[in-house]
Amino acid sequence: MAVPSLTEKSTPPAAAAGADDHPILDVRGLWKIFGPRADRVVGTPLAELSRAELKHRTGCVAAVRDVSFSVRRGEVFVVMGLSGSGKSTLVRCLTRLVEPTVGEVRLDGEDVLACGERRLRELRRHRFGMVFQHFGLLPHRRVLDNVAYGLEIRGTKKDGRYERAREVLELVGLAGFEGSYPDQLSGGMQQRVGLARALAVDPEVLFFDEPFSALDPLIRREMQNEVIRLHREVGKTMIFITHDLSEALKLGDRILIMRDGALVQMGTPDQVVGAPADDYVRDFVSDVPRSDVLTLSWIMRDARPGEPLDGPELAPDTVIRDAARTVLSAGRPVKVVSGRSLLGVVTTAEILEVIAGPDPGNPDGPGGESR
Ligand SMILES: Nc1ncnc2c1ncn2[C@@H]1O[C@H](COP(=O)(O)OP(=O)(O)OP(=O)(O)O)[C@@H](O)[C@H]1O
Repeated sequence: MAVPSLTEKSTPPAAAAGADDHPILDVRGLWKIFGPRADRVVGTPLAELSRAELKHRTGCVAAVRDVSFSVRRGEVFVVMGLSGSGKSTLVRCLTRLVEPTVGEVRLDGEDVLACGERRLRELRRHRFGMVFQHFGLLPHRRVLDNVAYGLEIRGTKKDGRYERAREVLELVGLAGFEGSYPDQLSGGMQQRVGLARALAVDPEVLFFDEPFSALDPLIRREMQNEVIRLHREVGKTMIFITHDLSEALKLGDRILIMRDGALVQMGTPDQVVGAPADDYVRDFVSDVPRSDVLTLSWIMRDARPGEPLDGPELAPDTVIRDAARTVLSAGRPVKVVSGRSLLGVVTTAEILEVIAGPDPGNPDGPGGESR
């Protein structure tokens, strides 16, 4: 599988360490059970049963099982898993498009599950934006009106909403198409309209539910790059559902992987690829070229006595593929430095172990499974 270079991805300052102190979204112990007497499962021994067993015994489906996580302001947070793993249900619970059975969801500290209908509507109109797979555009309205729609239901006056709609259409590369109707546009362009519509209301959190899975691969890649560019420009918090690992690795600052409703692993792309939590995740990432995702921090080692330390310097978050040329041509250890501190060194041997696989004489090396 071709995994795009991650070096082009933006890392917003807000996603830096410490931003977790005030997450924009904080989710604790979230459950969603569908079926008869769904509210009588959590807190009883039934909650310990596997999904299949619970279904067999009670007819209930545990779509989301005890999931907790925080989303940092400004980060792209990806929820990934196979079909039926609970991604959509989990994300819909955050905006209460689906009512959670048990748990806590806080937006900027506000208890979302305690909100009344009116407050909830306000949150959805002002603070959340959504982009869906099936664009959800209004067919009888022009592109401009589709984009302005969210502002219209908010009560923004015509001039104001058209001005804003033109601004975001320009941002997504659709200036000149204001007067077109959705069916006059290609799938990729329609999804750009969907993006523009979501951005028009200047939401704090943008939700994407498999937005590009109906698009053909080339257009899909173009739209992924578009999301990266928009994220760089507008810096919004984005929560992105996908079942496509390469999309998750390309877009995500962090990835939450689900299986059978439960959280299996949450981490940065290099953590997921470098240290899969179990066989399910290992299987997912088995085709990913490690050198495209792992950084020097995964393969650097301590300098040995007598090794020359006058080689080039690289940062620990340099992706191995991007570092390879420098390391292979240096002729001496490359120093991995952060500020003025020497964190370790990398030589040709470490690079080759990742690219060519572990040295049979040293299976515990950096390219080995046991890492
Ligand atoms: N309204 C519902 N009533 C009953 N079961 C449901 C309902 N919605 C979802 N489920 C079940 O909950 C589980 C999780 O579904 P969900 O759609 O969240 O998964 P997903 O990972 O988003 O899958 P996909 O990628 O196919 O959309 C599935 O077993 C699904 O059949």
